[in-house]
Amino acid sequence: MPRCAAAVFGEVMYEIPTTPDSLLDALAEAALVIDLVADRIVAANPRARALLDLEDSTGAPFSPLVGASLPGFIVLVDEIAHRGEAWSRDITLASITGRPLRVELRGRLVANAPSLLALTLLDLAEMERHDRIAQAAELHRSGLLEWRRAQEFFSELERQNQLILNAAGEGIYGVNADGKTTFLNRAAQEMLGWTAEDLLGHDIHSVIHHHHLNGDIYHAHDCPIYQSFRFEEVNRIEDEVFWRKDGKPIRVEYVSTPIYDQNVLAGAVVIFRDITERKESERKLREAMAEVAALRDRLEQENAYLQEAITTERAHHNIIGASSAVRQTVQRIDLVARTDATVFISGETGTGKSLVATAIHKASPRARRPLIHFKCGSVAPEEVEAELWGQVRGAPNGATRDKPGKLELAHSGTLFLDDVEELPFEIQGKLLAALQNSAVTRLGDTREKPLDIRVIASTTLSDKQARRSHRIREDLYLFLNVFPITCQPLRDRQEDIPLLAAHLLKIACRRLNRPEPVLTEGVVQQLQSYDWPGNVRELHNVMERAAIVSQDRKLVVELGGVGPLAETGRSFRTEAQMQDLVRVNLIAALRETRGRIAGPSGAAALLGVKPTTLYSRIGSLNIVEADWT
Ligand SMILES: Nc1ncnc2c1ncn2[C@@H]1O[C@H](COP(=O)(O)OP(=O)(O)OP(=O)(O)O)[C@@H](O)[C@H]1O
Repeated sequence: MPRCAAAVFGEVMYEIPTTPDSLLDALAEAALVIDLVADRIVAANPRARALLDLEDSTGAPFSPLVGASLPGFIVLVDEIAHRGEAWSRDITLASITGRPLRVELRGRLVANAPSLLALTLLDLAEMERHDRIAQAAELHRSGLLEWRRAQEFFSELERQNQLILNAAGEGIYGVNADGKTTFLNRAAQEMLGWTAEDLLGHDIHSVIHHHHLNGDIYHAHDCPIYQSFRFEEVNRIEDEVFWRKDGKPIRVEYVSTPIYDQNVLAGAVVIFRDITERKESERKLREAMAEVAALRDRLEQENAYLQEAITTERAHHNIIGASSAVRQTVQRIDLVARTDATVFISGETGTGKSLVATAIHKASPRARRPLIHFKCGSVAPEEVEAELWGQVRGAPNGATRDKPGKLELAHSGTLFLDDVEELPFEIQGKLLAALQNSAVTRLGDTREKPLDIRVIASTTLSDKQARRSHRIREDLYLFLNVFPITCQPLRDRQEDIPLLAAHLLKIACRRLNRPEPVLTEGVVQQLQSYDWPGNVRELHNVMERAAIVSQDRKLVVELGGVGPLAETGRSFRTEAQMQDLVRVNLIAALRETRGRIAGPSGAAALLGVKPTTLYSRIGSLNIVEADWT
């Protein structure tokens, strides 16, 4: 034992009490008892022996184990002696084999044996290792918690994504880079009839996309969805088919978009929509349109045929008709127009006499001069003279101003004496004189004016009636009847009806600003089988009404007045249509009376209203003479 240790431990030998090893052995820490005086280890439990590399528990000197830390150990022993117990981590021990040991020494003097010191040794290196393990275990535990939280977060995210995908109205499915289905939303399952179990993990192309609609095989390498995840393309397809589980195709439009996992192409997502219904509606619409187009073509061809016929037939003078009567009339117009011969036109009312007179004038060398149309029955008998000869202010008829008469106005032009039989008899004689003398003197004047007039006269009387009724003076009749032309009533020239109907419909539509309905053969037959009177004006009225009531270019003809509404497809007429009908009806009455309103044969009497009412209606409906002539 070195001296210093001896000084500490002393030279006195003590009786060493027997330490029950079992007690020491029971301790969890390394423990030993040393004799300070003898500088010997008197007992050591297995942990201490292992730590200090002691083979035996007793007898080994202790001071070599303290080595250079002896001063520290002495301080510790002093403190133990003073306080009864003390501890230190500043003393470095070494094992018997020289292994340095960082320990915590805790010491207590053994009761009744002051040289015996009980020491426990805490291996600090071992303790730190335990701490590290404990810390690692702690870290591990908290890492696990973190991981669990992250897992919950992601599964919630996944759940929400699933909800969104399932709520989408479009079918959505994903494929990986091998073309295997990775997910499938609810809409996709409903549209395809395939469940997620059927498709997940399977090659979806071979299940739902294997054939084209025409039965041709659809190779995967041609499929735009494959191209999306092979060549990183977004592909939009408007019309393909996916095959349902029940074997039926559904027409789809879809978009396939490549998807990436950490920048690596991982597959594609396909969003598709079932367009079967839309395609079916489109197909039906196309068929309907084709049918309508075919129908329209047919009607237009019919119409074109009729129009063509009209253009050919109306080559002359706006006089429409293909009948031999009309052709003959036109021929006679051509014959006489370029001469100055007096023309006498006869025919029932509304058979086209005025039309013929106009045609003759327009085709004559006088065409650039006026055609003076005098309706002989439109003026009161006492006013006829002034109307024809004119007057000067202060004339016996009480004229307040100078006014030229129709004869004077027709100078170098044509005078059309319409319904000449309506002229008062004595006027007829005076007129004949004026025409024969080719001179006119106004009422109240003395100056005679020369007349250069081409005369055309018309009558509703037949030749026989004209001769027998004595409504036209014979000398006048002979004077006028140089070149007779007879206009046939419509009932005697049924074959003119289609052309006339088309012509009058066109005019009515233009005037009423209505789209021109198509005149079909059916309507033409309907018109031809109607029992027409002679007057073309009735056909005129029918076509004008047709222009009003026809819808969508479908011609609806009401024969014999206002006909049934059923043909219009409606049970009522609109206010505007009613207004138009009132207007057309009024014009028809005016046409019938040739503009006369009052009196027993006036339009007011025909319509059963007061003349004053009719005047105000004519004003409010903006009806002018051109409407009924
Ligand atoms: N062949 C025809 N072609 C075209 N329109 C015709 C034909 N015949 C008659 N019309 C039409 O019928 C209507 C009556 O014709 P117009 O006034 O010439 O007959 P009118 O015999 O002079 O009648 P009124 O004796 O009552 O004076 C007019 O709108 C006219 O355009």
